[in-house]
Amino acid sequence: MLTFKESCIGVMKLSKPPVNSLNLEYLTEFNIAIEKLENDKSCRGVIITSALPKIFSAGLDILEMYQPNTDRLRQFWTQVQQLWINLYGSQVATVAAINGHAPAGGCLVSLSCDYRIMAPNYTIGLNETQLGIVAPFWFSDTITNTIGFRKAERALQLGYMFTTDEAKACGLIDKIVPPDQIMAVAHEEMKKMFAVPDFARQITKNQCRKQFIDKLHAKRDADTDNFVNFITKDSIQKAMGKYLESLKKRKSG
Ligand SMILES: CCCCC/C=C\CCC/C=C/CC(=O)SCCNC(=O)CCNC(=O)[C@H](O)C(C)(C)COP(=O)(O)OP(=O)(O)OC[C@H]1O[C@@H](n2cnc3c(N)ncnc32)[C@H](O)[C@@H]1OP(=O)(O)O
Repeated sequence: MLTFKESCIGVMKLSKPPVNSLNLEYLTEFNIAIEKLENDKSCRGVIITSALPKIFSAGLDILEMYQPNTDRLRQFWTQVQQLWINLYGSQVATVAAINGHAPAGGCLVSLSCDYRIMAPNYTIGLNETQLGIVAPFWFSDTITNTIGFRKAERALQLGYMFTTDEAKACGLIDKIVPPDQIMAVAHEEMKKMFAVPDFARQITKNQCRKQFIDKLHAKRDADTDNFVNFITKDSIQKAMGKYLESLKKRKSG
Protein backbone atom coordinates (compact mmCIF):
# COMPACT_ATOMS: atom_id res chain seq x y z
CA MET A 1 0.00 0.00 0.00
CA LEU A 2 1.44 3.36 -0.97
CA THR A 3 0.09 5.86 1.54
CA PHE A 4 1.01 9.52 1.69
CA LYS A 5 -0.51 12.82 2.79
CA GLU A 6 -1.07 15.87 0.60
CA SER A 7 -1.94 18.61 3.07
CA CYS A 8 -5.08 17.35 4.88
CA ILE A 9 -5.80 14.56 2.36
CA GLY A 10 -4.48 11.02 2.69
CA VAL A 11 -3.92 9.15 -0.57
CA MET A 12 -3.97 5.35 -0.50
CA LYS A 13 -2.75 3.61 -3.65
CA LEU A 14 -3.40 -0.10 -3.80
CA SER A 15 -0.21 -1.68 -5.06
CA LYS A 16 -0.23 -5.45 -4.94
CA PRO A 17 0.55 -6.75 -8.43
CA PRO A 18 -0.73 -8.31 -10.52
CA VAL A 19 -4.37 -7.42 -9.66
CA ASN A 20 -4.56 -5.89 -6.12
CA SER A 21 -6.31 -8.99 -4.78
CA LEU A 22 -7.00 -8.65 -1.07
CA ASN A 23 -5.42 -11.44 0.98
CA LEU A 24 -5.16 -11.59 4.78
CA GLU A 25 -1.85 -9.70 4.95
CA TYR A 26 -2.94 -7.02 2.51
CA LEU A 27 -6.30 -6.52 4.23
CA THR A 28 -4.48 -6.14 7.55
CA GLU A 29 -2.14 -3.57 6.03
CA PHE A 30 -5.13 -1.75 4.47
CA ASN A 31 -6.90 -1.62 7.84
CA ILE A 32 -3.83 -0.35 9.68
CA ALA A 33 -3.30 2.38 7.06
CA ILE A 34 -6.92 3.58 7.14
CA GLU A 35 -7.04 3.50 10.95
CA LYS A 36 -3.84 5.57 11.07
CA LEU A 37 -5.32 8.23 8.77
CA GLU A 38 -8.61 8.15 10.68
CA ASN A 39 -6.75 8.84 13.94
CA ASP A 40 -4.65 11.62 12.41
CA LYS A 41 -6.38 14.83 13.55
CA SER A 42 -4.92 16.76 10.59
CA CYS A 43 -6.48 14.36 8.05
CA ARG A 44 -9.91 15.42 6.72
CA GLY A 45 -10.18 13.18 3.68
CA VAL A 46 -8.87 10.02 2.03
CA ILE A 47 -8.65 9.16 -1.66
CA ILE A 48 -8.40 5.46 -2.52
CA THR A 49 -7.03 4.52 -5.92
CA SER A 50 -4.77 1.96 -7.58
CA ALA A 51 -1.10 2.19 -8.44
CA LEU A 52 -1.59 -0.52 -11.09
CA PRO A 53 -2.65 0.13 -14.67
CA LYS A 54 -6.16 -1.09 -15.56
CA ILE A 55 -7.05 -2.74 -12.24
CA PHE A 56 -8.54 -0.96 -9.23
CA SER A 57 -8.81 -4.24 -7.30
CA ALA A 58 -9.75 -7.80 -8.29
CA GLY A 59 -11.52 -8.09 -4.93
CA LEU A 60 -10.88 -10.68 -2.29
CA ASP A 61 -8.06 -13.08 -2.97
CA ILE A 62 -9.84 -16.20 -4.17
CA LEU A 63 -6.86 -18.31 -3.09
CA GLU A 64 -7.72 -17.42 0.55
CA MET A 65 -11.10 -19.07 0.04
CA TYR A 66 -10.01 -22.06 -2.05
CA GLN A 67 -8.92 -25.13 -0.05
CA PRO A 68 -8.52 -22.93 3.01
CA ASN A 69 -7.12 -23.41 6.49
CA THR A 70 -10.12 -22.70 8.74
CA ASP A 71 -8.29 -20.57 11.33
CA ARG A 72 -6.76 -18.41 8.62
CA LEU A 73 -10.13 -18.21 6.84
CA ARG A 74 -11.72 -16.82 10.04
CA GLN A 75 -8.92 -14.23 10.41
CA PHE A 76 -9.30 -13.34 6.73
CA TRP A 77 -13.05 -12.73 7.07
CA THR A 78 -12.57 -10.72 10.28
CA GLN A 79 -10.26 -8.38 8.34
CA VAL A 80 -12.77 -8.12 5.45
CA GLN A 81 -15.50 -7.14 7.94
CA GLN A 82 -13.14 -4.67 9.65
CA LEU A 83 -12.23 -3.02 6.35
CA TRP A 84 -15.90 -2.44 5.56
CA ILE A 85 -16.58 -1.12 9.08
CA ASN A 86 -13.57 1.21 8.81
CA LEU A 87 -14.47 2.53 5.36
CA TYR A 88 -18.27 2.66 5.54
CA GLY A 89 -18.11 4.19 9.00
CA SER A 90 -15.17 6.48 8.35
CA GLN A 91 -15.41 9.98 9.83
CA VAL A 92 -13.11 11.45 7.18
CA ALA A 93 -14.47 12.22 3.70
CA THR A 94 -13.63 9.43 1.26
CA VAL A 95 -13.38 9.38 -2.53
CA ALA A 96 -12.75 6.26 -4.61
CA ALA A 97 -10.79 7.09 -7.77
CA ILE A 98 -11.54 3.90 -9.68
CA ASN A 99 -8.87 3.75 -12.35
CA GLY A 100 -9.43 0.15 -13.44
CA HIS A 101 -11.69 -2.91 -13.11
CA ALA A 102 -13.40 -3.28 -9.75
CA PRO A 103 -15.12 -6.65 -9.30
CA ALA A 104 -16.64 -7.88 -6.01
CA GLY A 105 -14.50 -6.79 -3.04
CA GLY A 106 -12.98 -4.07 -5.27
CA CYS A 107 -16.47 -2.75 -5.92
CA LEU A 108 -17.32 -2.98 -2.20
CA VAL A 109 -14.26 -0.88 -1.27
CA SER A 110 -15.44 1.84 -3.65
CA LEU A 111 -19.10 1.58 -2.56
CA SER A 112 -17.96 2.13 1.03
CA CYS A 113 -16.57 5.54 0.11
CA ASP A 114 -18.61 8.77 0.02
CA TYR A 115 -18.03 9.51 -3.68
CA ARG A 116 -16.94 7.45 -6.69
CA ILE A 117 -15.27 8.64 -9.85
CA MET A 118 -14.29 6.13 -12.50
CA ALA A 119 -12.22 6.02 -15.66
CA PRO A 120 -14.03 4.88 -18.86
CA ASN A 121 -13.96 1.40 -20.40
CA TYR A 122 -13.70 -0.64 -17.20
CA THR A 123 -16.14 -2.82 -15.32
CA ILE A 124 -17.47 -2.74 -11.77
CA GLY A 125 -19.95 -4.83 -9.79
CA LEU A 126 -20.63 -7.45 -7.17
CA ASN A 127 -20.10 -10.57 -9.29
CA GLU A 128 -20.11 -13.09 -6.42
CA THR A 129 -22.88 -15.30 -7.85
CA GLN A 130 -20.74 -15.84 -10.95
CA LEU A 131 -18.21 -17.57 -8.70
CA GLY A 132 -21.03 -19.63 -7.17
CA ILE A 133 -20.78 -17.70 -3.89
CA VAL A 134 -23.16 -15.28 -2.21
CA ALA A 135 -22.55 -11.66 -1.24
CA PRO A 136 -23.28 -11.38 2.51
CA PHE A 137 -26.06 -9.09 3.81
CA TRP A 138 -23.75 -6.13 4.43
CA PHE A 139 -22.40 -6.21 0.84
CA SER A 140 -26.00 -6.23 -0.35
CA ASP A 141 -27.01 -3.45 2.08
CA THR A 142 -24.17 -1.31 0.73
CA ILE A 143 -25.12 -1.65 -2.93
CA THR A 144 -28.84 -1.29 -2.13
CA ASN A 145 -28.11 1.95 -0.27
CA THR A 146 -26.33 3.19 -3.39
CA ILE A 147 -28.54 2.18 -6.34
CA GLY A 148 -31.85 1.19 -4.75
CA PHE A 149 -33.49 -2.15 -4.01
CA ARG A 150 -34.69 -3.34 -7.42
CA LYS A 151 -31.49 -2.57 -9.33
CA ALA A 152 -29.36 -3.98 -6.52
CA GLU A 153 -31.40 -7.19 -6.29
CA ARG A 154 -31.14 -7.76 -10.04
CA ALA A 155 -27.41 -6.95 -10.16
CA LEU A 156 -26.67 -9.19 -7.16
CA GLN A 157 -28.65 -12.13 -8.52
CA LEU A 158 -26.91 -11.94 -11.90
CA GLY A 159 -23.48 -11.09 -10.44
CA TYR A 160 -23.66 -8.31 -13.00
CA MET A 161 -20.52 -6.40 -13.98
CA PHE A 162 -21.48 -2.88 -15.11
CA THR A 163 -19.52 -0.96 -17.72
CA THR A 164 -18.43 2.49 -16.57
CA ASP A 165 -21.31 4.04 -18.57
CA GLU A 166 -23.89 1.66 -17.09
CA ALA A 167 -22.50 2.26 -13.61
CA LYS A 168 -22.91 6.01 -14.06
CA ALA A 169 -26.45 5.61 -15.45
CA CYS A 170 -27.65 3.63 -12.40
CA GLY A 171 -25.77 5.67 -9.77
CA LEU A 172 -23.24 2.99 -8.86
CA ILE A 173 -20.59 5.61 -9.61
CA ASP A 174 -20.99 9.38 -9.52
CA LYS A 175 -18.80 10.66 -12.34
CA ILE A 176 -16.81 9.41 -15.35
CA VAL A 177 -13.38 10.99 -15.61
CA PRO A 178 -10.49 10.44 -18.07
CA PRO A 179 -7.72 8.50 -16.35
CA ASP A 180 -5.19 11.35 -16.53
CA GLN A 181 -7.61 13.66 -14.67
CA ILE A 182 -8.84 11.24 -12.05
CA MET A 183 -6.68 12.46 -9.15
CA ALA A 184 -7.31 16.14 -9.93
CA VAL A 185 -11.08 15.51 -9.98
CA ALA A 186 -10.84 13.46 -6.77
CA HIS A 187 -9.24 16.50 -5.09
CA GLU A 188 -11.97 18.80 -6.50
CA GLU A 189 -14.71 16.54 -5.14
CA MET A 190 -12.92 16.39 -1.81
CA LYS A 191 -12.93 20.19 -1.65
CA LYS A 192 -16.71 20.20 -2.15
CA MET A 193 -17.05 17.96 0.90
CA PHE A 194 -14.61 20.12 2.88
CA ALA A 195 -16.85 23.13 2.19
CA VAL A 196 -19.34 21.59 4.66
CA PRO A 197 -18.36 21.76 8.35
CA ASP A 198 -16.81 18.39 9.25
CA PHE A 199 -19.05 17.74 12.26
CA ALA A 200 -22.25 18.34 10.25
CA ARG A 201 -21.09 16.06 7.44
CA GLN A 202 -19.97 13.39 9.91
CA ILE A 203 -23.20 13.38 11.94
CA THR A 204 -25.24 13.19 8.72
CA LYS A 205 -23.14 10.30 7.44
CA ASN A 206 -23.56 8.49 10.76
CA GLN A 207 -27.33 8.99 10.64
CA CYS A 208 -27.41 7.38 7.19
CA ARG A 209 -24.96 4.52 7.77
CA LYS A 210 -24.78 3.67 11.48
CA GLN A 211 -27.77 1.30 11.50
CA PHE A 212 -26.08 -0.87 8.85
CA ILE A 213 -22.75 -0.95 10.67
CA ASP A 214 -24.53 -1.74 13.95
CA LYS A 215 -26.28 -4.63 12.19
CA LEU A 216 -22.95 -6.22 11.27
CA HIS A 217 -21.52 -5.56 14.76
CA ALA A 218 -24.53 -7.36 16.28
CA LYS A 219 -24.12 -10.36 13.96
CA ARG A 220 -20.37 -10.35 13.45
CA ASP A 221 -19.57 -13.77 14.94
CA ALA A 222 -22.55 -15.40 13.25
CA ASP A 223 -21.54 -13.79 9.96
CA THR A 224 -18.03 -15.28 10.29
CA ASP A 225 -19.49 -18.72 11.15
CA ASN A 226 -21.81 -18.49 8.10
CA PHE A 227 -18.93 -17.50 5.87
CA VAL A 228 -16.66 -20.33 7.05
CA ASN A 229 -19.44 -22.95 6.89
CA PHE A 230 -20.49 -21.78 3.44
CA ILE A 231 -17.04 -21.49 1.88
CA THR A 232 -15.82 -24.87 3.17
CA LYS A 233 -18.78 -26.78 1.64
CA ASP A 234 -17.64 -29.27 -1.03
CA SER A 235 -20.01 -27.82 -3.63
CA ILE A 236 -18.71 -24.27 -3.07
CA GLN A 237 -15.10 -25.44 -3.20
CA LYS A 238 -15.83 -27.18 -6.51
CA ALA A 239 -17.44 -24.03 -7.93
CA MET A 240 -14.50 -21.92 -6.85
CA GLY A 241 -12.01 -24.39 -8.32
CA LYS A 242 -13.86 -24.15 -11.65
CA TYR A 243 -13.86 -20.35 -11.50
CA LEU A 244 -10.11 -20.27 -10.87
CA GLU A 245 -9.61 -22.61 -13.84
CA SER A 246 -11.76 -20.36 -16.02
CA LEU A 247 -9.61 -17.36 -15.05
CA LYS A 248 -6.51 -19.23 -16.15
CA LYS A 249 -8.15 -20.48 -19.38
CA ARG A 250 -9.29 -16.97 -20.26
CA LYS A 251 -5.67 -15.89 -19.89
CA SER A 252 -4.29 -18.61 -22.16
CA GLY A 253 -7.22 -18.50 -24.63
C1 LIG B 1 -25.64 -17.75 2.65
C2 LIG B 1 -24.59 -17.19 3.54
C3 LIG B 1 -23.54 -16.45 2.82
C4 LIG B 1 -22.40 -16.15 3.69
C5 LIG B 1 -21.22 -15.55 2.97
C6 LIG B 1 -20.69 -16.41 1.96
C7 LIG B 1 -19.78 -16.05 1.00
C8 LIG B 1 -19.00 -14.85 1.07
C9 LIG B 1 -18.78 -14.13 -0.18
C10 LIG B 1 -17.35 -13.78 -0.26
C11 LIG B 1 -17.16 -12.56 -1.05
C12 LIG B 1 -16.22 -12.46 -1.95
C13 LIG B 1 -15.99 -11.23 -2.68
C14 LIG B 1 -14.83 -11.28 -3.66
O1 LIG B 1 -14.16 -10.30 -3.80
S1 LIG B 1 -14.53 -12.71 -4.51
C15 LIG B 1 -13.36 -12.25 -5.74
C16 LIG B 1 -14.05 -11.94 -7.02
N1 LIG B 1 -13.11 -11.43 -7.98
C17 LIG B 1 -13.17 -11.74 -9.26
O2 LIG B 1 -14.02 -12.47 -9.69
C18 LIG B 1 -12.11 -11.15 -10.14
C19 LIG B 1 -11.52 -12.17 -11.01
N2 LIG B 1 -10.47 -11.59 -11.84
C20 LIG B 1 -10.70 -10.98 -13.00
O3 LIG B 1 -11.82 -10.80 -13.44
C21 LIG B 1 -9.51 -10.51 -13.74
O4 LIG B 1 -8.38 -11.14 -13.20
C22 LIG B 1 -9.29 -8.98 -13.71
C23 LIG B 1 -9.33 -8.43 -12.29
C24 LIG B 1 -10.34 -8.30 -14.59
C25 LIG B 1 -7.88 -8.70 -14.31
O5 LIG B 1 -7.77 -9.26 -15.58
P1 LIG B 1 -6.34 -9.41 -16.26
O6 LIG B 1 -5.60 -8.15 -16.21
O7 LIG B 1 -6.58 -10.04 -17.60
O8 LIG B 1 -5.53 -10.40 -15.29
P2 LIG B 1 -5.67 -11.99 -15.17
O9 LIG B 1 -7.08 -12.40 -15.23
O10 LIG B 1 -4.72 -12.62 -16.12
O11 LIG B 1 -5.17 -12.22 -13.67
C26 LIG B 1 -3.77 -12.17 -13.33
C27 LIG B 1 -3.52 -13.20 -12.25
O12 LIG B 1 -4.27 -12.83 -11.09
C28 LIG B 1 -5.13 -13.92 -10.70
N3 LIG B 1 -6.35 -13.36 -10.10
C29 LIG B 1 -7.24 -12.54 -10.66
N4 LIG B 1 -8.19 -12.19 -9.77
C30 LIG B 1 -7.87 -12.81 -8.61
C31 LIG B 1 -8.48 -12.84 -7.31
N5 LIG B 1 -9.61 -12.15 -7.00
N6 LIG B 1 -7.90 -13.58 -6.36
C32 LIG B 1 -6.76 -14.30 -6.61
N7 LIG B 1 -6.14 -14.29 -7.83
C33 LIG B 1 -6.69 -13.56 -8.81
C34 LIG B 1 -5.40 -14.65 -12.01
O13 LIG B 1 -5.85 -15.96 -11.78
C35 LIG B 1 -4.04 -14.59 -12.65
O14 LIG B 1 -3.22 -15.55 -11.98
P3 LIG B 1 -2.06 -16.35 -12.76
O15 LIG B 1 -1.13 -15.32 -13.29
O16 LIG B 1 -1.46 -17.24 -11.72
O17 LIG B 1 -2.76 -17.12 -13.86
